[in-house]
Amino acid sequence: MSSYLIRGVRVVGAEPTDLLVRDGLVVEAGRGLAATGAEVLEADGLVALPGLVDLHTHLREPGREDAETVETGSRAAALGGYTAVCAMANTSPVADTAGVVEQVWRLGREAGLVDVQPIGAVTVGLAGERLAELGAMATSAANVRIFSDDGHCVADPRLMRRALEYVKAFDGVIAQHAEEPRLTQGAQMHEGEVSTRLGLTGWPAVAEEAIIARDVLLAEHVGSRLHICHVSTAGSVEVLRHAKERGVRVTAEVTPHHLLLTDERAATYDPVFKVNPPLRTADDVAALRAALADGIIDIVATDHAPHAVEDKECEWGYARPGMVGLETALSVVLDVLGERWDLIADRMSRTPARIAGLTEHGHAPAPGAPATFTLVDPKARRTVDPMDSASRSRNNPYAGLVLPGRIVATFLRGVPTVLDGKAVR
Ligand SMILES: NC(=O)N[C@@H](CC(=O)O)C(=O)O
Repeated sequence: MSSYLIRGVRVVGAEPTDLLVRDGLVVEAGRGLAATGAEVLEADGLVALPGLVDLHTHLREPGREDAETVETGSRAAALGGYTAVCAMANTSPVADTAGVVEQVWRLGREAGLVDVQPIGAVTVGLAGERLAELGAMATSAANVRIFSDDGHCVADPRLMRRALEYVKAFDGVIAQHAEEPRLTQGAQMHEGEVSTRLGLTGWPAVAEEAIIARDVLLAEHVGSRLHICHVSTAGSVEVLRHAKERGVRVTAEVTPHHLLLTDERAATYDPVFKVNPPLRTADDVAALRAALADGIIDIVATDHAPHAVEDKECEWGYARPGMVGLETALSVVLDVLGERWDLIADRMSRTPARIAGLTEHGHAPAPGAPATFTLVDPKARRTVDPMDSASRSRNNPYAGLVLPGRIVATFLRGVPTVLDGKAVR
């Protein structure tokens, strides 16, 4: 294994330093380290963050390898500064058995670009009728700790209660896609002024807020861990604030797109802006940004949702919801929060690693820590080009936008997955 000397990098909260990486670890930090036998990386002006951790990625394998594979999604993740991603269960077949989660986990290991941690389905086939084999997935080689029917809400409160009770035994988490299905039938976008103007059926904020309110009460009753996927409304933030004040064991994520884009984009009728939950209003965006900064929302998760051209480039009503996000997440967050590096490290690495139980991730590069980090050039600006991507899909809502920040290098346990802004493999 090669060793690396990274010279003059800014580690969050400290003066620029050199880092010596050997045998998978950061072995030394300080100015003027000797480079005997090590490859030298000049990192003047670069910032070192702990490798980013995505709690919500759709890798599409097995089943839709035309849209993404574990390998292509892993490469996109590494290029985005990620060292671990949690793969959502809405594949085909659904990841609702030990066999499928082990397959995804094995494919992740073979690709070797990021740690791929499979998420298991809560219910068989995501059908919301009976619990999947949660225990078998937890004790499988994939060691599943997060369960989610994402794409679908676990709408039946009795089933939700049972799931929360079941995972309590091994400190697992249920990650809920909060959408009361009876309130979103036929929905195409956020219900509000813009949907009225465009004549599209609305997805009201209350459909999300009602499920979050119900589930934080269930989690409190059971004493279990609940995670809320892609929070999108100001009202949801208020429900979460109340729950956290009561000590409920709830965590929540927000996506980069919900931090930047609003429902006004739907006026283009370009289905690249169709997503679940939908883009909301400017007031929601402001509330989400504030909640992320004050910790009511714990983390940023991408909800990277690649789709094949035929599923996206069609009439709005027929298009699948979802947008890609792994390669732009850090830039969007930098744009939204500014250079608040400690906050960014916490919301995009430390806390998601803790929620997922990924103990090797989320550590700032320091002597003795795993050499699992990413180097960012904060001064670089780039124009987003959907064609310039390692993902198999092109449904990128930021096309043409100029965003700050560029990932220069990513290291996973001492091995570079990205160097000079390019994937190593
Ligand atoms: N977030 C999305 O808009 N899409 C997700 C699933 C879903 O939540 O509908 C997908 O898997 O494509």
